[in-house]
Amino acid sequence: MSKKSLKRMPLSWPSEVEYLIDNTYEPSSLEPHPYTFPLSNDHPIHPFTSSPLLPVASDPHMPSTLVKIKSLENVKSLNGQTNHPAYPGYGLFATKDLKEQTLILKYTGVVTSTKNESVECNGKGSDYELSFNGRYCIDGLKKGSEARFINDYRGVLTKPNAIFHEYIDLHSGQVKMGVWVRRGVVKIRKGEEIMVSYGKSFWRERGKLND
Ligand SMILES: C[S@@+](CC[C@H](N)C(=O)[O-])C[C@H]1O[C@@H](n2cnc3c(N)ncnc32)[C@H](O)[C@@H]1O
Repeated sequence: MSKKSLKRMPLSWPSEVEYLIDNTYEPSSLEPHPYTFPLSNDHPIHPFTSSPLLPVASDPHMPSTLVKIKSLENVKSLNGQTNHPAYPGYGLFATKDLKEQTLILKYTGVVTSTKNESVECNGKGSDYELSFNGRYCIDGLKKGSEARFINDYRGVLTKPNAIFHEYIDLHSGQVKMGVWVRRGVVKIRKGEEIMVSYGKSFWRERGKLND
């Protein structure tokens, strides 16, 4: 058996998508130099400060034991009367209680340059793409992690319970995209869906928001 086929993957991982523990840069020359340690003492340890500096954190273990990918069949919308708005499809659910400000997992994917800094990634590429570290897009369509299954909170919760935010990995010095429990959310309970806000522009560009 090849080394590749021995790679550990999360349960319910789709066979057509490559599981990525770390980002791949295309072209590889795009990969920025890592931060070198020690960093200045100002770098915070979570993203919920007014500091413009990226927080520093240890890479979460992957595949993650904190989450599971689950079909949305039998999962209800906010009003409890209709199907989940992303049905048929999948979502990401907590397997344990997750406390406020926890770094849950990494969003990985193929990182490309935006070429034009005024261009936003959302809406220009796939439904699995977001902007990353100022001048990149990170796309989890064909390669990615469990985080690619995170749905938008609209129609399911009154507010998102998680956010995407970059951090500096304490070991490699590389900038990564993290999924964090949102500030003000005391905990995401075991069994709850992990949900972010994709932002209004994501829905507007797909003709699903009119304001
Ligand atoms: C990054 S994917 C999320 C994972 C996706 N549900 C799956 O099974 O692969 C983004 C896509 O999920 C769907 N989606 C996510 N949140 C949604 C919501 N609140 N309402 C409707 N569709 C949603 C939309 O089709 C969106 O383009």
